[in-house]
Amino acid sequence: MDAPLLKERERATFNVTELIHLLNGSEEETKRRKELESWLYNNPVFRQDDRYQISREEVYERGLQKTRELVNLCRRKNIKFDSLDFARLNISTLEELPFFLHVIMFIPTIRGQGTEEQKRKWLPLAEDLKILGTYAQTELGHGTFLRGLETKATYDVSSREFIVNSPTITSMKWWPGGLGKTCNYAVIAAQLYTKGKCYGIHMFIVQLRSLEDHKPLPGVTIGDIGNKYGFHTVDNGFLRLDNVRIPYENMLMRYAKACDYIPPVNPKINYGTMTSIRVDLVKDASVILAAASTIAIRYSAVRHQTEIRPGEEPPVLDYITQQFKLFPQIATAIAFHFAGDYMHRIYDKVQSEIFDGHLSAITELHGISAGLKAFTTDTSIAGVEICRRACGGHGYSNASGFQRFYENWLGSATYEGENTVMYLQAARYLFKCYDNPKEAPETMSYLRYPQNKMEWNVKSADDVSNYATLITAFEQRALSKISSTAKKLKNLTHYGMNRNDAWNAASVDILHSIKAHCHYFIVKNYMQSLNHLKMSSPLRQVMTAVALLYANYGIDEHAGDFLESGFMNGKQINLVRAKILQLLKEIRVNAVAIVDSFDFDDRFLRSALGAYDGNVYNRLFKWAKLSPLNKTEVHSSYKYLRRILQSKL
Ligand SMILES: CCCCCCCCC/C=C/C(=O)SCCNC(=O)CCNC(=O)[C@H](O)C(C)(C)COP(=O)(O)OP(=O)(O)OC[C@H]1O[C@@H](n2cnc3c(N)ncnc32)[C@H](O)[C@@H]1OP(=O)(O)O
Ligand SMILES: Cc1cc2nc3c(=O)[nH]c(=O)nc-3n(C[C@H](O)[C@H](O)[C@H](O)COP(=O)(O)OP(=O)(O)OC[C@H]3O[C@@H](n4cnc5c(N)ncnc54)[C@H](O)[C@@H]3O)c2cc1C
Repeated sequence: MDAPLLKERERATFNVTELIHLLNGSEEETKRRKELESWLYNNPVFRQDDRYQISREEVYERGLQKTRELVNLCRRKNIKFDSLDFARLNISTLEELPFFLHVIMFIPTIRGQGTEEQKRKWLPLAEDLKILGTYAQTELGHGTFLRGLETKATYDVSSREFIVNSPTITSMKWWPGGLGKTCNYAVIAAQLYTKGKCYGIHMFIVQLRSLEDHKPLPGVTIGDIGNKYGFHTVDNGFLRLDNVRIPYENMLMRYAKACDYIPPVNPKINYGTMTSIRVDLVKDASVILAAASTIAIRYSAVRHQTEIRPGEEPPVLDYITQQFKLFPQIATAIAFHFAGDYMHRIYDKVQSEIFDGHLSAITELHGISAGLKAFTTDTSIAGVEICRRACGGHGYSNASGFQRFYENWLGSATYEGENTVMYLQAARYLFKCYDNPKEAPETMSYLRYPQNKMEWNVKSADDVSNYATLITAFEQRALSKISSTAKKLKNLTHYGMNRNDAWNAASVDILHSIKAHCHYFIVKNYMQSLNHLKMSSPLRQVMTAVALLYANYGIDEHAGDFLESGFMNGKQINLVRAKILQLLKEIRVNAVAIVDSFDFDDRFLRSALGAYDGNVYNRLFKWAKLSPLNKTEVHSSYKYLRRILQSKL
C-alpha cells in the first residue's frame, strides 16, 4: 500500500469499522452487503476495465450478459426483486441494466395500481421474467406535462377492448428504459376515452413483442433512440402504436374502473411509481457523491504537487483550497445519507396507509419527495464535478472512474421529474402549508410560527458550533424567503393578476424559497439524526465536525440570503468563515478514514485514482496500455501520417 495512505490511516482518531456499521445501519447489514457484493465482483462478467474501449452495441450486449448473471444469482440465492438485497445488488453494479425499468417501475406499477386479480395474473409472469416490461409514459412531445400526453386508449364497448393509438408523431413514446430492444411488454400511460369522453391518464399493459421470436407485434413500431450522455447499457427507446387492441382487463383498475367510468379517489395515485423512484434517488445521491469523494480524497492524499514551504512537495490534500473543495462533499454525502433514510421511512409509512385505502398523505409525500429529489440530485451532480476537477488531469481520464458516475448521474436532474418542475411542485405544497399553517406537517411546522425578526445570538466562532443556532439560522433564512415571496404573490393577485400568472411571475422567488426550505430540512434532519444515534465519543467528535462543516459551509455559500433575512450580520458571516477553516483543519487528519468508512469495494469504484491501496501511477499506466491504439507500436493509420510528414506545404 502506498505509504501516504498508510500514514493517513494510522493518524485517524476514530474507529473506521464503527462508522461503516453506523452508515450501514448495523454490523449485520455491513456483512450482508459485503457478501452480496462478493457474489457480483467475483464474477468476471461484471468486469469494467475495458468499458471505454468497446462499442455501444457491445456495451448493451454486456448489459444483457450482466442481467443474465444477476438474474441467475437472484434465483440461486432466492433474492426477490423488491427486496433490500436486490436493491443493494443493483447499486453495487452501478450500471443501469437493460431490464432495470422492469424491476423498478414495471413491476411496482402493477403491484401498486393493479387489482388483486390483475396482480395474480401479471406479477408471477413479471417476477419470473416470463415477460419483461418498461414504464412508457414520456412522449416525444411531452415528458413533464402528463395531462398533455397524447397517446389514446379508447374503450370499445362492443368488443370489451381498448384501442391504444399514437395519433401524432409527438405522441410517440420516447425515452423509456429497455423499450428499444429489450422489453416485450410495457405499462403505457394513455388518455382514457370511453363513450366519447376523456378521463385523463391511466395505465395500460400492452404487449409489444412476440414471446416466441421477440419480433414487434402488428401495429407496433419500436426501436432505440440512439446514443446519449450516459445510460449506454440501457436501450432507451421509441414506440409508436397504430390502433393496437388490448383486452379490457389490461387497464390497471385498482383505483378506477373504465366501463361506466369510476374515477380514482385521488387521480394522482396514478403517479405513485414516479414518487417511489424519487424517494430512492435521495439515497442514491448520497452514494454517488460518497463514491466521488472517496476517489478525490484518496487521490489527493497520494498526489504530491508544488510546494507550501520551499523544498517540501506536500500531498495536495494539505492545501486549504483542496480541503475547502472536498470536505464539504463528504459532509453533503453524509447529510444526504440521513435524508435518504428519512425519505424511505416516510414513504413506507404512506405506502401502508395507501394499501389501507387512505390516500390523504400522498400530497405531502409528493411535496417532500419532489423537493428533496431535486435538491439532492442537483447538489450531488455539482459535487461529483467538484471532485473530478480537484483531481487535475487524471480526473479527466476515464481511468479516474468519475465518468461512469457522472454520465449516468447527470440524467437524475431530468428523469423522474425535471428538477425545476419538481422544485415548483414541492413549492406548491410549501405555499399551501404557509397559507394554512395549522395543516402544515411536521417537516413544515416552522411555518406555524410567524417569522419574528430575531437576531442571531452569535458572538464567537464557538457559537457556530451549536446545532440549535445553526438550525435556527437555516429556518429563518427559509422563512424570510417564503414570507417575502408570499407577499409578492399576494400583491400580484391584489393588483389583478390571476393566481397562475402570479405564480409564474414569482416563480424565480418561489424556486429560491423551496431550495431554502429543502436546505433547512436537510440540515435539521442531519443534526437530529446524529443526536439520536449511539456512537463512541471519538466518532461523535468526527461526525459533529463534519455536520458543523455542512451547515457553516451552507451559510457561507448562501451568505447573501442570511444577510438579507436580517437574521445575521457581516461580522457573524466572518465568524462562520473562521469556523469553516477551523473545521477543515480538524477534519484533515480523518479525511481518508472517513471515506474509507463509505466502504466502497475497488471493483465498485473502478478507479486508478481512488483504489484502496493508493497505488495510482502503476494503475494509470496499466490502464493506458489497454488503449486500443496501443495494440501496435505503429498504428495502422500511419499511412496518413506518413503522407502528412512527406507532403510539401
Ligand atoms: C443509481 C442511479 C439510479 C437511477 C434510477 C434511474 C431511473 C431512470 C428511469 C426514469 C424514468 C422516468 O423518467 S419515468 C417518467 C418521469 N416523469 C415525470 O416525473 C413527469 C413529471 N411530471 C409530473 O409528475 C406531473 O406532470 C406534474 C408536474 C406533477 C403535474 O401533474 P398534473 O398537471 O397532473 O398536476 P397539477 O395540475 O400540477 O396539480 C398538482 C397536484 O397534483 C398533486 N400531485 C402531483 N404529482 C403527484 C404525485 N406524484 N403524487 C401525489 N400527488 C401529486 C400535487 O400535490 C398537486 O396537488 P394539489 O396542490 O392538492 O392540487
Ligand atoms: C436517462 C433518462 C431515462 C429516462 N427514462 C424514462 C423512462 O423509463 N420512462 C419514461 O416515461 N420517461 C423516461 N425519461 C424521460 C423523463 O422522464 C423526461 O425527460 C422528464 O420527465 C422531463 O420531461 P421533458 O423531457 O419533457 O422535459 P421538459 O419538461 O420539456 O423540460 C424542458 C425545460 O422546460 C422546463 N419546464 C417544463 N415545464 C415547466 C413548468 N411547468 N414550469 C417551469 N419550467 C418548466 C423544464 O424546467 C426544462 O428546463 C427518461 C429520461 C432520461 C434523461
